[in-house]
Amino acid sequence: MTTIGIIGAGNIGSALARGFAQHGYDVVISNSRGPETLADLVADMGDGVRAATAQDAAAAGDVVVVTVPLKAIDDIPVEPLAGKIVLDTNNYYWERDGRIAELDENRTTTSQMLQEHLPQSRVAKAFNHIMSADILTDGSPAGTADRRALATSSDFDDAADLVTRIYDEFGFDTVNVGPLADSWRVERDRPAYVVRQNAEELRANLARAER
Ligand SMILES: NC(=O)C1=CN([C@@H]2O[C@H](COP(=O)(O)OP(=O)(O)OC[C@H]3O[C@@H](n4cnc5c(N)ncnc54)[C@H](OP(=O)(O)O)[C@@H]3O)[C@@H](O)[C@H]2O)C=CC1
Ligand SMILES: O=C(O)[C@@H]1CCC=N1
Repeated sequence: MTTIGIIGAGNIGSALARGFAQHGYDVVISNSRGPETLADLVADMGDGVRAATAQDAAAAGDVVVVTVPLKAIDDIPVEPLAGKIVLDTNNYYWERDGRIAELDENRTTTSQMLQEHLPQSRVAKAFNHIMSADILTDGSPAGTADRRALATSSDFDDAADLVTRIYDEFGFDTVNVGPLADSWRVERDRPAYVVRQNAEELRANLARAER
């Protein structure tokens, strides 16, 4: 049984917890305020989902999702994530996160920032350009005509391959953007951001992204 650790229990973290549980994973979910504040959230998700601290979710997960506001990534525990694949849903909202010069000046990407914070982990972008409400409703079986596609990006092939398998379980095709340095193509306000697109349309939207 694979355990998914989730750091962040908001719109995305809670949708992913429910989805992973539905697909048979064990889930350990966390937030900043402590597991007691998540009792109601996990109550109807079944025995496979439990609440914990971020440190415990990081330690318990075979694979860990980081889904917090970007301004909080320096708080993500480093040591328990060493050697693990980490899925990064984060986007940069300067209105929420404050101005980050490296991003404003196109010197890095949001996922490269998380990879730098977690040098011993293998970070892959996942679920960052789909509205949380669509994650559990827009999927369809493999082979469905016009199936919705989502992008991933990683410096590690096994991490991108894992996201591809997870997307398929949630009902989405995958387009691999390539290394994290190229993941700006799927960041906020680019053509591929939070629009419904099939794999061919997603490839086209990634190709016409500019920065
Ligand atoms: N909303 C959406 O549709 C989408 C959002 N995203 C991106 O995904 C990320 C999460 O978004 P969303 O779920 O909407 O955010 P929310 O604001 O709904 O939830 C954020 C969660 O992160 C937790 N958190 C904050 N700081 C810390 C910390 N230091 N340690 C542990 N947990 C912390 C919060 O816990 P607490 O409440 O206890 O502080 C909360 O559970 C963001 O980067 C966002 O831009 C990506 C795609 C779509
Ligand atoms: O990252 C976010 O918070 C936004 C909301 C819509 C899509 N992403």
